[in-house]
Amino acid sequence: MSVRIVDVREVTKPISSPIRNAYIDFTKMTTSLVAVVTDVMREGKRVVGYGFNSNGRYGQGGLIRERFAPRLLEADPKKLLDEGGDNLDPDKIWATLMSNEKPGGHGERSVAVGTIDMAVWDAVAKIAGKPLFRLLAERHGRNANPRVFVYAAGGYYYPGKDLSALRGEMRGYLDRGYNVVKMKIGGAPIEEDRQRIEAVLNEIGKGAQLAVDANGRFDLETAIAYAKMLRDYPLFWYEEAGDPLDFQLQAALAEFYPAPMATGENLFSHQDARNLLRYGGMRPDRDWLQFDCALSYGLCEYQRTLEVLKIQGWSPSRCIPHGGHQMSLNIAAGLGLGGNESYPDLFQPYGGFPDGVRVENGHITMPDLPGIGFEGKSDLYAEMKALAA
Ligand SMILES: O=C([O-])CC(=O)C(=O)O
Ligand SMILES: [Mg+2]
Repeated sequence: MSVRIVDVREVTKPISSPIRNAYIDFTKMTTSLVAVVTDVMREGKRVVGYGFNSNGRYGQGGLIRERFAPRLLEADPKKLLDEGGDNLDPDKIWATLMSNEKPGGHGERSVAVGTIDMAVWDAVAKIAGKPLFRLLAERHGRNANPRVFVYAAGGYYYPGKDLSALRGEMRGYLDRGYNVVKMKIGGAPIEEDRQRIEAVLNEIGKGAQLAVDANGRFDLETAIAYAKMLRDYPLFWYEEAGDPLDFQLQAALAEFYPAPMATGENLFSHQDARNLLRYGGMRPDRDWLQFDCALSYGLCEYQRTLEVLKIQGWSPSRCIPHGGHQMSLNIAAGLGLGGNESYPDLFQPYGGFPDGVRVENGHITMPDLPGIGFEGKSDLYAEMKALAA
C-alpha cells in the first residue's frame, strides 16, 4: 500500500472581529487553513489531513507556500513513513519541514510548522482509523479520558460594551454549561478594570469562577499593582501579566500573587517553555501553562515540551492550552492535560466542538470521530472540504 503526501494546500481566511485585548485588536486577524492531501483511501474517500493556526498570530501563507510545503513535496516519500511503512511518521515529517532551519529566533515559522503538523496528525490518525486522542494515548501507554474540562474565554473590550453587556456575555456562558469564564484586563485604567471584575463576579456568583488575562501588557510596577488589586478576589488565574519572555517579571510577581498564575501562550518552543520553568518562578502546585501547539511547532514539539515539564517536576495536568481548537482537545483527552480553552462566541467556525457536543458542568465529552474530528463540525468542515476539492 502506498502512503504518500500528494499535495499541501494553504488558504488564508479572515477570523476578524471588532474585539480588543490589552495589546491588539482583531479587526484584521486571519488564520491559515492547510490541507495535507494523501493518496490513501479510507471507506471510499481520499484521506486529507487539515490544520489551522489557532488565533492571534495571523495566517502564514507566505512561509507555508515558499518554504515548508515545497520541502515536504520534494522529499523522498519513503523517508516520511513510519517503521511499518503503512502510515506517515509525524516526527520524520517534522524533521523534513525543519531541515536547513537554524536553532533559536523562532519567529513565526513555529506557527507555519504547527499548522502543517496539525494536518499531518489529522491524516495519521485517519489513516490509522482512530480518533487522534485514542492514538496518542496508545502511543504513550496511557488511558484516554474523553471527558475534558473547558472554560469560556471572552470578556474583550469593544466599542460600546458596558458593564451590563459584559455581565450578559458571562451569564450566556454559564447558561451554556461553563463554570469557569475569562475576561480581559489591562486595556482600561485599573479602577475601571476593578469595576468590570466586580460586575462579573456578582453576575456569576459562587457557583463559577473567573480568570483574568492581561495579554502581556504590564511592566513590573503595573503587574504588581494589579496583583495587589486582584488578590482581593477569588480568581481562577491571573494570566500573562507581563511580556511573555520576561521571566524575571513573572518570577517577581509570584512574591505578590499567592493565587494561581497562568502564562505560556506566546512561548513557541520547548526551549522557551524550559526557560519559563527554570527562571519564571511558576509553581507546579498551582500555576497553569498555556502553550498552544498550533502556534509552537505542533504536536511533535508539544510532546518535547511535555518531556521538559516532566523533567522540571510538572504534571501535564497543569496545562490548559490557549486557542480553543479541537487539536488541543485531543491532546488533553489523550495525554492528560488539565483541559482546554474555548471561545463560545469568537473565531468561528475554527474553534469549538463537533456538532452536538454540549458543555456540561464545565466539561465536554469527545465523540469517537477519526482524526482530530473536524468532519464532525459541519461549518468548519465545509471550509476545509472546499480547500481540498
Ligand atoms: O486575546 C487573545 O489574544 C487570546 C488570548 O490571550 C487567550 O485566549 O488567552
Ligand atoms: Mg491569553
